[in-house]
Amino acid sequence: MITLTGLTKRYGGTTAVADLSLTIEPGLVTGFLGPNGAGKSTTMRMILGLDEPTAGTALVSGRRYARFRHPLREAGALLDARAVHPGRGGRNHLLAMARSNGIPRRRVEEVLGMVGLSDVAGKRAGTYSLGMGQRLGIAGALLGDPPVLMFDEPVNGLDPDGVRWVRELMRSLAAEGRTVFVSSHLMSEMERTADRLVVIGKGRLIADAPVTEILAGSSRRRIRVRGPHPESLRELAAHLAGRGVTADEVSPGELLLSGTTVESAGEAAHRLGVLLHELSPLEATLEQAYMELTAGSTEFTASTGEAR
Ligand SMILES: Nc1ncnc2c1ncn2[C@@H]1O[C@H](COP(=O)(O)OP(=O)(O)OP(=O)(O)O)[C@@H](O)[C@H]1O
Repeated sequence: MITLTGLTKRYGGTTAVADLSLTIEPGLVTGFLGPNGAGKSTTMRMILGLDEPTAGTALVSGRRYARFRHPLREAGALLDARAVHPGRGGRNHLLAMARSNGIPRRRVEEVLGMVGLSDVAGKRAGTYSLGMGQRLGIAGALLGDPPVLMFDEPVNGLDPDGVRWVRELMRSLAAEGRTVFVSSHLMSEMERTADRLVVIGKGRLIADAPVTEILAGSSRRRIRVRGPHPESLRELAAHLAGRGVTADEVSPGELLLSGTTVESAGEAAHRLGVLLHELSPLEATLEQAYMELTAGSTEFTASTGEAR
């Protein structure tokens, strides 16, 4: 379990993390989301004792991480896959980590096998591809067989097979009862991997809830409407727009509605005598729910050149 209480970090005038209080439970994959600069990495660094909080505490299994005699056996983390000496082989890198934490040598071979690096473990880490570097970082996190695991953007640079492998690994670590805390910018991946989500923006907590609840809370549930007569569908769209519904004609004969229900759209079509071939609710995506939650919290917004 990871427990944050009033966790705050300021760098000069910048507040990177502001009064964050939450518990990350064992047995679940908890996704950690937020726009660039939201404070995710800073939070993870404070949990691992790599950054001192300005105020508040971050505890791993009830204690400060830095106080553990064998920290890798308490929590493993992939923070920056490039933080490996480029001249050192993957195996030697892990052996050095293992030695300082009283972890037996055979565990190094075990984790190399788990991440699929056994064959290249003798090669210098500087020659590894981005994906291999990520796998080595994951091996390091798993080394101490810890109850708590944190991964900062673990699928960065992985191919589709690698992405699936990471997803299955996260799921199985959680199924073993471990605490799995993982940040990512890939919403579709998070939707498939995480049970719960913690969303932050500008260092502040925006949401801490099960994925299903966050999806259900999305107001942008959309409805697809199709019919054989594009002209009459346009009449329906104009009618609905007059009632505050967003109606986009995505192609002739097909509308996407939001801000209404299938019942009221169906009744409106009936009243106007518009023939429909389809009237179906679309599943809300995490991407949409996330965009709604974080609107106004992005530190960097690209200018589109349009008047706002
Ligand atoms: N060492 C530092 N000195 C000064 N400011 C910092 C430092 N580290 C982080 N910050 C600032 O703190 C804020 C949070 O940064 P952080 O890297 O934690 O965000 P993030 O959510 O991990 O972002 P990303 O998704 O881009 O990785 C940013 O405004 C960043 O510029």
